[in-house]
Order: sequence, then structure tokens, then C-alpha cells
Amino acid sequence: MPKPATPTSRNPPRIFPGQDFAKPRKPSSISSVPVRGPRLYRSCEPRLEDNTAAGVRANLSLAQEAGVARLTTISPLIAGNWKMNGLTHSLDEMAELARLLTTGAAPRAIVVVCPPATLLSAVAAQGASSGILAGGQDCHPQSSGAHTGDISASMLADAGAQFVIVGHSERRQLHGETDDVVRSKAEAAIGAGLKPIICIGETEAERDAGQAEHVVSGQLAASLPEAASVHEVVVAYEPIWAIGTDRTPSLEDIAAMHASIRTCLTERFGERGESIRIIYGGSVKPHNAREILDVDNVNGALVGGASLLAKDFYTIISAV
Ligand SMILES: O=C(CO)COP(=O)(O)O
Repeated sequence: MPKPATPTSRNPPRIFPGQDFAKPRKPSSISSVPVRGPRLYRSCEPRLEDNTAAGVRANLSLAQEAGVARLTTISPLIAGNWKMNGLTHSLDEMAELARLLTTGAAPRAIVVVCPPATLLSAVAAQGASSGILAGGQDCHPQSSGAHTGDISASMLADAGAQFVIVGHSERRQLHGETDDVVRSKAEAAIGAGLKPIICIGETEAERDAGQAEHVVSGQLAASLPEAASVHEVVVAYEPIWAIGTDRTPSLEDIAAMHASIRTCLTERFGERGESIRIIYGGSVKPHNAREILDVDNVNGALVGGASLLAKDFYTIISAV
């Protein structure tokens, strides 16, 4: 990565307004979903880590002196992408996840499960009592019509979805989806009242060639609809070579990429760009979730394989 790595959240100073955290947590929320421990921060500025009331006051006044007009909070989002996995009996895992989430410590993250379309209604219904939200894995740009085998955003919404993944690398690579197609899908999702999770990420060859940030910022610019300036969208950075491989970028590389994406978002959308979630995907597992979720500008995770087992997914959710 040509750009120097930004500090990870283990180092940087932060503002924590009076919360009693066991470990530093990522800042929290653009949505109304309640999470514990909202924190105030300005994404591109150093943060001050001081839980005491005096520390918070001092930090707030520092922030005001620095001319911070509005302090942004982002609630983390952990989404499970089941891909083409899941039969009726997989709902047992949903039930177990719901049990863990309702009997264990309250999750700090918004939790989304994106099952195959065949299970969407059931997942949405099961999730209703435990706060798990449902999402689709893809949608067609059109709302209806002669598109055999496709599914529209309004159908997903009708089945209970609140989110939909668009532009996953498996769709881009195996179904030839271009940035233009992905943007149309994101627009269709927003039109149907869904929140699109827009995926971007480089190949290993692009990273080796030092092109990762260039490729990703190009995908971001072309895949994100203008409507992102007023509607809620999520950006998922998923390096293709990290998907399903048990390999992840270094924390420094994740921090650098997420900082670069944040810069692109604020350059395009101004202040609004500071509150758009940027989540990381690619071999997020119980053993590495905490360190990844602690990286600056990582506002959650898009989890594939490890979301299929309730206990693994719950461990990842609990790492926020
Ligand atoms: O593609 C992914 C999520 O969309 C990541 O998959 P894995 O977590 O299995 O690497």
C-alpha cells in the first residue's frame, strides 16, 4: 500500500463519554437502533481516550476548539452472508443465535442475517423477536418484469428484508456485474426502502501491483448512487483474495484502506460521508474479529463462513 498506514485503534486517542468499557470500542450511530455506549468522535481527527467526566469535557472542548460542527457516531453493523448455504434446518442456527443474543450480554452491534431468498421470510420472522434484521444477497435493478430467476428489491422488502448486499465480488466475477449494474441495484434497493450493502474490493494481483486503493476508490465512485447523500447505505470493503481463504490484510492495510474509503466518502458527500458505515469482509473469524473491529474506520463486518454457525457468529458480534 503506497499510503502510510493510519494508526489502529489500539493507539489513537479517543473520546468516550462516560462509558465503562472493558476495552476500547468502536464509535457508535447513524441509525435509531439502540446500542450501548454511543461515543463521540470526528472520524478524520485523533480521538482522546479518557472515560472520566472531566476527560470527556476536556475532549469535547478540544473538539469544539478544533471547529467540529457536528460530532458523528456510528453504530457498528455485523452482517452474516450465508451465500448459497442454508436449508430449512438451518433455521435452528438462527434460533440458537436468537437465544444467545437474548440471553447473553446485549449486542453492541446491529445484527443482520442475509440468508438465501428461500429462507428470507422465515429469518425475518424469527429475527423479529430477537432484534436480528434480515437482508437479501442480491436484487435486480428493475422492480418487476420478465427476468426469470431474478428477485427484485421490493420482493425482498416484502419478505421482510431491511438490507440487501449488492455488488458482492462473487456477483461481479461470476455474473459479470459492472459498477454501473451495482449502482443500479443499489438505487433499486433504496427505492424499495432497503439499505444496500455495497461491496468493493481488489484482487490479489491488483494489491500486489500496488493498485488496491486506486481500484477500490474507482469502484466506490462508480458503484455508490448519489442517493447515498441522503439515504442510508453501507460500504463493505472485501478484498477478494481474503474471501474464504483464512487470509486477511494486515491491520495496518485494513486501516489504510478504510481511511482511504472514508476520505473518498467525505470528499464526495461532505459531512454525510463521515457517518456512512464502512464494514470489512473477508475471513472474519471468532479469533480475529476483535482486532479487526478495533481498527479505525471499521464500522462492522460482513461475515461469510463464520456466520453459518450461531456460536461463531455470536462470538464475532460480541467482539464489537
Ligand atoms: O464474502 C464474504 C462475505 O460477504 C466473506 O466470506 P468469508 O467470511 O467466508 O471469507
